[in-house]
Formats: sequence, C-alpha cells, structure tokens
Amino acid sequence: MTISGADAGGTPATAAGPTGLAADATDAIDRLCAVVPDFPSPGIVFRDLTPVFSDARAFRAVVDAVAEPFAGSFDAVAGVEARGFLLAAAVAYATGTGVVTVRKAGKLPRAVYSASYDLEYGQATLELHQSDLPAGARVLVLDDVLATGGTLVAACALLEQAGAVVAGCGVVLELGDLGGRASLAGRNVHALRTV
Ligand SMILES: O=P(O)(O)OC[C@H]1O[C@H](OP(=O)(O)OP(=O)(O)O)[C@H](O)[C@@H]1O
Ligand SMILES: Nc1ncnc2[nH]cnc12
Repeated sequence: MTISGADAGGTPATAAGPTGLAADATDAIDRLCAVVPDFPSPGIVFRDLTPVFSDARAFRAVVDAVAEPFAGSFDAVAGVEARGFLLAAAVAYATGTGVVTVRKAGKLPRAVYSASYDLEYGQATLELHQSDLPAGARVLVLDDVLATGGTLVAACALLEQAGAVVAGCGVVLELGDLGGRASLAGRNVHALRTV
C-alpha cells in the first residue's frame, strides 16, 4: 500500500501526549520489526527495523516518540552511523536543531576524536569531528538498537571529549538481555521498546 504524504500523518505530536506517541510507536515496532536468526553470524538474533522505517506512519510515530522524552533538553542531535542517521536527521529537522554524525573510522575529513569498542557481532571504531559542536552544546544521541551498549558508550565519550553535554540517549529497540543499559548507568537512556 502506498501512503501519500497527505495520509502519512501519524498521531500529531500536539494531539496526543507521551502515552499516545509511545503507544503508536510501540505498536508499529511490534507489528513491523523483522526478526532474523543467525544474522550476521550464527547465534545472533537480528532485529531488523527497516520495515518500521519504510512505513510512513510507523516512521513518523517512532521519530516523534524517540525525541519526546528529551523535549526541550537538547540543542543538537547526534546520529550514530549508519542506522542512527535515519532517526537523528528526522528528529533534528522536526525539532529545528542541527545534526552531527558519529561515523565509522576513516569517513570524516577533518580532525577527529576516535573510540573503539566491541559489538555483539564484532568490533568497531567511531569518530567525531573535533569542531562540529559549540562548547557545552546539549546533544541528544540517537540510534536504532541498544544491545551491549558499546556503541552508545563510545558515542557519548566522543561527544564529551568534544566538549558537549550528553542530554540523553534514545533508541528504538533495547535488547534487554545484553546488558546495554547497565553499561550506560547514570545516563538518561530511553528505549521505545525493550525485548
Ligand atoms: O549496543 P551495541 O552492542 O553497541 O550494538 C548496537 C549497534 O549495533 C548496530 O550498528 P552496527 O555497528 O551494526 O552498524 P550499522 O548501523 O551500520 O548497521 C546498531 O545500529 C547500533 O549502532
Ligand atoms: N541483535 C541485533 N539486531 C539488530 N541490531 C543489532 N546491533 C547489535 N546487535 C543487534
């Protein structure tokens, strides 16, 4: 089914409180998230949110809901490469803030801070331009999935190294049995859905 732009509206942020937004988002996640066993390697249960993002109503619900708990507390949004970019750009546009990219190694052309970490299925390095944010900028960090937490721990460390203040971390889906939230102890972490 193709949803036209005019019909793509979900629950307008002004028409429903947090419950309405969160409920719309949770429903969309439960209906549309695909679960793929043994990807990208044996034993991993991969939660694929692309069907959520490709559905106009679901995407709007998720974008509105992931930002809502942090309303008024951030001056910029940081998206973690790559899936976090989808949410961060949308939230930044919707809230009239700037968006910065926390990128995989070797992608940013100017001076960077770097942080390496372990993933559920491998290792990675993230980088942030040293001069993309004004000192003291309050930054909302967004990503699609919280698993072990290594990615968000690294992203927050880079932002603080750059002189920013992390307003919080928002994710669509938290894989509760992988301990990611514990690794972010003390931070303002909000997941739309925990499985
Ligand atoms: O909590 P963690 O154990 O760190 O895992 C969560 C991260 O894993 C995935 O990214 P991935 O590194 O697979 O890159 P991608 O977004 O480019 O697919 C996901 O988008 C999160 O960023
Ligand atoms: N199991 C998983 N599903 C989707 N994204 C992930 N990132 C890290 N672990 C993941």
